Amino acid sequence: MDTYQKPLENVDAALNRLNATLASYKISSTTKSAITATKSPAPPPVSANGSRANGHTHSSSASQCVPASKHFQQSNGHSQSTQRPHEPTPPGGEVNGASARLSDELPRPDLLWQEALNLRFCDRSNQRTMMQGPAFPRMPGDQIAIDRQIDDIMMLQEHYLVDYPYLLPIRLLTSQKYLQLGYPDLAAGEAYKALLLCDAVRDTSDEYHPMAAPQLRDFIRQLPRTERIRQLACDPKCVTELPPGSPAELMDFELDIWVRYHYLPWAHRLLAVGLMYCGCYKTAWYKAWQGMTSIDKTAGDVNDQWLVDVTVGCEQAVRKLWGMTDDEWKDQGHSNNGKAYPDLGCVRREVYPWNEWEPDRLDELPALNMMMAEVAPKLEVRAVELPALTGNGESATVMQLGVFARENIAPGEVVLSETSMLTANNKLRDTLCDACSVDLPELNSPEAGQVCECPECQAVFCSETCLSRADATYHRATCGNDLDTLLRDVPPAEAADSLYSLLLMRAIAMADVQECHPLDLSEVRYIWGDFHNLPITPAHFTALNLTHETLTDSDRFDEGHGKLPRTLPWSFEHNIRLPIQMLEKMEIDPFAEPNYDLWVFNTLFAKFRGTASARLSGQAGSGRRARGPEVSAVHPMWCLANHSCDPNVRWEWGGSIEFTAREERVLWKGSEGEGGAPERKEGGIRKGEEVLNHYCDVELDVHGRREWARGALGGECRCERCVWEAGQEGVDGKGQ
Ligand SMILES: C[S@@+](CC[C@H](N)C(=O)[O-])C[C@H]1O[C@@H](n2cnc3c(N)ncnc32)[C@H](O)[C@@H]1O
Repeated sequence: MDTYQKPLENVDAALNRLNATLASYKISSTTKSAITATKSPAPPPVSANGSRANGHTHSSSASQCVPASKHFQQSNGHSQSTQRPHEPTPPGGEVNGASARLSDELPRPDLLWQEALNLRFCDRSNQRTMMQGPAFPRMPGDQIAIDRQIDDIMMLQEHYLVDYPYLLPIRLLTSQKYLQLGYPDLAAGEAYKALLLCDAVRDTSDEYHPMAAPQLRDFIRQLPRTERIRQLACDPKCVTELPPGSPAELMDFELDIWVRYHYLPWAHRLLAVGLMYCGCYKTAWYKAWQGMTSIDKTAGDVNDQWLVDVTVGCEQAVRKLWGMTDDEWKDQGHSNNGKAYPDLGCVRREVYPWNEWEPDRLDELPALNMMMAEVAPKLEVRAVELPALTGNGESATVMQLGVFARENIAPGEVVLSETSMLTANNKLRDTLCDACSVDLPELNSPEAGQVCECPECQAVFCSETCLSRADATYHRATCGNDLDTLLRDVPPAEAADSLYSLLLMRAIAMADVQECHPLDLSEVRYIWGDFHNLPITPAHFTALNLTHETLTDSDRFDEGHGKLPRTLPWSFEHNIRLPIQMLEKMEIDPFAEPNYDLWVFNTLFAKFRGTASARLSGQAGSGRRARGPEVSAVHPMWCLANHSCDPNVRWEWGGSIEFTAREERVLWKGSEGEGGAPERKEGGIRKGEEVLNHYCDVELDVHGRREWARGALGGECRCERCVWEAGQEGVDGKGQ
């Protein structure tokens, strides 16, 4: 008997069964209701005037169901002009063979859904599998195209990802759109979530399987029947493994094909490319390699050129970074091995066009001053013009906020005293208060009696006050959730990053317990994250083109960020993997809770990086050995004071942070000689004077100070003292 006879009979039988099954589907109405049945909760209720229950003004209303963007002009100068007043019709029903054809006549939400339906990765015609990926549309270089992409992202974020949070193709489409708009970091985040969903769809024991599989099933049912049969018929496994049984089993077999050939490879690509563009070369290299292996295993003997290109692109970038010759590179064993590659990159630091949480701080000065009055009755917040330190020229200035004296303040007077629950410490077994991070008193000291424990998880607090404040503000989200070991006792080189991530973890817990958006926490809301403030214009996007040439030329990786400035340190570990792990440990669903999207975390990190104070956990006087910056906190009023290397306050942080007016100002270097410096100023602060903090050790020389404060200032310090001292040394004092 012909050896192929039996398998062919199997295929015929299988296809007959499949046809019968497909024919039995009642397409439109049942599919719609099936999808609705798996829906997540609707977006937060929005009142007629657009304000949410928490007081935040939202520019669109759920009843209007239109992208919010057309209603507002962003503070970053990006205006969104396109109007598409269509309801996003709930997707449902087979697309009648039209999924390959996008019609501009369709309303945009439907077009978006169509785009998701059209996502294919392999060309599986002629019984052969070829990796090609969806055609990656280039951004046409006009403002309307950019606005449309932004609107699409908002539509996806506000509607589709809320209604179908576990739907793989929607995650992938979102990732693709982020990449096109120059946010490879956000693209990598969505691609990683898509990879998790690929596992969830295929693994019945996965926690998200009961949501991810039905949502994908309903989606696949909307594809044209002919297309579904073609995909099945091309699969070699169809011959041997197509289950004889029920429509449900057949459907799962079909899902597996779509995941293996289309969604999984696309997710690998988007993740690897996104990470490479961000400069996370080690993880990008590893994910590309992992992707190649996985695609080969799941989709047959195929090779993905994009992923190969990513390994080459990473290698090229790192060699350039390290300035190595071919021989040095090989000798040191870096060929085909990304283990030692750098893994910390930088991404755009901005108020995202869809971020509606950033307040107009000048408008809200009265609210800010009410908060200030509680911690510093003699101080007030005002607008102030500061030199722009980002290299835009000597005379450029920016309007920001600063803190000023409302009345005369005597030398030595404590003028601000603020406590915060937004604290972190990165030592696992250290004797610090869990809430305010103060060093706990020695066991046999008189104060030891005030120390208390959480009865559930044994977290330790310096006092009943801290315990009850913790309970009201964050502790319930972390209590007993096995978060203690995360990010603790890390090597010194990772200490700062671990502290920022621990602050993020605390902010998530605070938002969860206080039931508010993390960006609306009072500790966070008014912090300026040193965002770049440049408009997003077509000039940035003409070149993004993902080809072999661009993916392997590290000089062009900037194009992946729309050539906009990148000043926010970023890594896969701290910005994607760990935040998702934290959410899961706090029992917050990382897919279904839009408040905890990865762009929200980037925004929080931007705010923390310029404003968090750090100190040694072994403080002078505590009797403990100091070991490096192990404790960090964000004090929202304290951090509104600007920097000077001739400060008029000193600060100290124990359980609370304090500003004390200096008795004596610092002596400028060189002022003792002839042609001395302007006269040394008196201690204390006069009414109307700005409160000047210091972000670096003011005893250092001008070079040391500038080096130290650069990170917190976003450029070289150009305070009066620095300019004068640099001038004395004949160094350019403009700080550029
Ligand atoms: C901790 S915040 C200070 C408050 C800030 N001005 C605001 O509006 O929120 C630090 C940021 O203020 C700005 N800044 C503070 N001191 C400055 C100085 N001496 N010169 C220029 N910019 C300064 C920088 O943008 C820096 O990143």
